[in-house]
Amino acid sequence: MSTTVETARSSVIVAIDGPSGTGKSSTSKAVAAALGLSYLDTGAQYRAITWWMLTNGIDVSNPEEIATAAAKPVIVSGTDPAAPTITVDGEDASGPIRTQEVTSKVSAVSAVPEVRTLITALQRSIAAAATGGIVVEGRDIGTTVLPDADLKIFLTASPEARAARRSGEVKGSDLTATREALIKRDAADSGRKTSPLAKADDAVEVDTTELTLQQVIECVVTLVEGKRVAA
Ligand SMILES: Nc1ncnc2c1ncn2[C@@H]1O[C@H](COP(=O)(O)OP(=O)(O)OP(=O)(O)O)[C@@H](O)[C@H]1O
Ligand SMILES: Nc1ccn([C@H]2C[C@H](O)[C@@H](COP(=O)(O)O)O2)c(=O)n1
Repeated sequence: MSTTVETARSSVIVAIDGPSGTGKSSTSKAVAAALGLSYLDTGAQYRAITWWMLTNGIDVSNPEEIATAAAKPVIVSGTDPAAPTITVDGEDASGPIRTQEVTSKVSAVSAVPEVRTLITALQRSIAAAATGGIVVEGRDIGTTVLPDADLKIFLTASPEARAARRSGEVKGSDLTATREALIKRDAADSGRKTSPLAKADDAVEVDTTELTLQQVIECVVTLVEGKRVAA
């Protein structure tokens, strides 16, 4: 096999960040599947620790209580993009972490520095173990978790487009309330002191407002392939 082909297939680390509803999960899974890479949903990990706190009687309005309990749950992420998994203490958490209660509390739990230190270490260990390459999506991947990623993407979209996408997932949902809830969560995630939601200086920004999901996937696949060949 020629050197060119070997480098074209070399391992690659891709960081995809952005606000809620910009298409990070859908895009990251599809790109990873198309390119034979692993996939890590870091939001699911913050949701998992939040769910554990809620089901174990931790007062999630008390950062000290959260910090003290943070190391107790064992969170395991499966990184197959065709069937990503998340367990807490061996229990499948993929359903419970998507409830409205978890969504409304996850920003408070994920703002606690002790939580971020533990989850960031877990994310780095998963990325290091993914020897064939990985797409990692979240809020602080390009800035904090994997600052040396080969490619950093920052997805954006108007609040109206994001609310319409989210409302489309739940029959009968209120568009205005959905828009307000995601703006509130973005403000909390952007405004926290420790590794806030932010675009890395060297990230490629992709505004997905007017793009179909397929167009976004093709755009990111092209960017990853470009990096692989250039490596
Ligand atoms: N470009 C797009 N056009 C239309 N719909 C899209 C587009 N990208 C994603 N979607 C849809 O929007 C919804 C939200 O997408 P997704 O869950 O991937 O966003 P996200 O950025 O990961 O959100 P969150 O951070 O809240 O988990 C999904 O229903 C998805 O199918
Ligand atoms: N790298 C990350 C990923 C997620 N979070 C927090 C902030 C989000 O509101 C929440 C849920 O993420 P989602 O499932 O909506 O992608 O988790 C974070 O702080 N850092």
